[in-house]
Amino acid sequence: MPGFPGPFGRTVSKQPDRLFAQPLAQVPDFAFNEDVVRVFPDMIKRSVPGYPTIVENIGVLAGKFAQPHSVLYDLGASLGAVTQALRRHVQLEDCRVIAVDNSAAMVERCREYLHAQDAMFQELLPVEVIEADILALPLQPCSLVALNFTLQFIRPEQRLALLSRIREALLPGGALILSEKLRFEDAEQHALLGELHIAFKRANGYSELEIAQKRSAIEKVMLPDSLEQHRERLLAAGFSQVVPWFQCLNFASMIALP
Ligand SMILES: C[S@@+](CC[C@H](N)C(=O)[O-])C[C@H]1O[C@@H](n2cnc3c(N)ncnc32)[C@H](O)[C@@H]1O
Ligand SMILES: O=C(O)C(=O)C[C@]1(C(=O)O)C=C[C@@H](O)C=C1
Repeated sequence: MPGFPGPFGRTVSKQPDRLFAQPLAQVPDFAFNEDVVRVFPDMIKRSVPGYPTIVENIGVLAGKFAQPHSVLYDLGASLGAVTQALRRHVQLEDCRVIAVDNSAAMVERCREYLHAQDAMFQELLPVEVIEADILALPLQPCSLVALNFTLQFIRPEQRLALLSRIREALLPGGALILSEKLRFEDAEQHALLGELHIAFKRANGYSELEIAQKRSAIEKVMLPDSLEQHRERLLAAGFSQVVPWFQCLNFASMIALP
């Protein structure tokens, strides 16, 4: 389905997310397949509190950390929302964006959206979209890395090695921007923010059935950590400082400095 020009010149699919609206005999594990790709812009906006603010401001933050003659990575790029924000905010000599995702369906549609952005604006940073597993991809020296709601889909035992490789690839003065759904170590706080997240989904038009079926689809494939776990792991990976810059309910984003 062709897209239409969205806010900030972004081209987005208009299809509403009704993937979990009908009762399913068995709810399959969530995967970034063709069906999800078709509704993804609607799904992520209605499911992640603060998502549009986070995406746009990653572009703003990149304005501080991005350096000429370097690469900016968007790892787990999906449809390239972060890549598009980077290209709206960063104009530097000999700088380029590399967007990576291991879902063929995402990569195909991401390339279409970025071509549409190229057709609408001049002098955007060059971009390359790679279909690859970020756990296996060698990283070039880079000044900015975005992991926007991607790390939570990586198996927990593989997270430290990935962050260590990112830390090694980052140039002095660069940064990793890490956005994640959070778990809370205090049980009451965890329950409260979980309930409020459900209220957010309800307010965005999801039914109780949709909320319940989506939850059982993602519970084995998306495993959130607490802010404390993120901080400790980032320090163990060699980052010197972790600065949370955004939180809305149980979703947060941090800047990790090399
Ligand atoms: C929640 S989405 C990310 C959203 C996106 N960053 C944005 O801001 O719109 C997670 C993405 O990570 C990708 N992904 C998960 N594991 C991956 C891996 N090992 N290598 C590359 N991409 C991966 C998925 O295919 C999916 O597109
Ligand atoms: O926590 C949830 O219920 C979500 O739907 C979150 C989340 C995410 O954080 O990536 C999960 C899968 C979809 O990609 C969109 C949103």
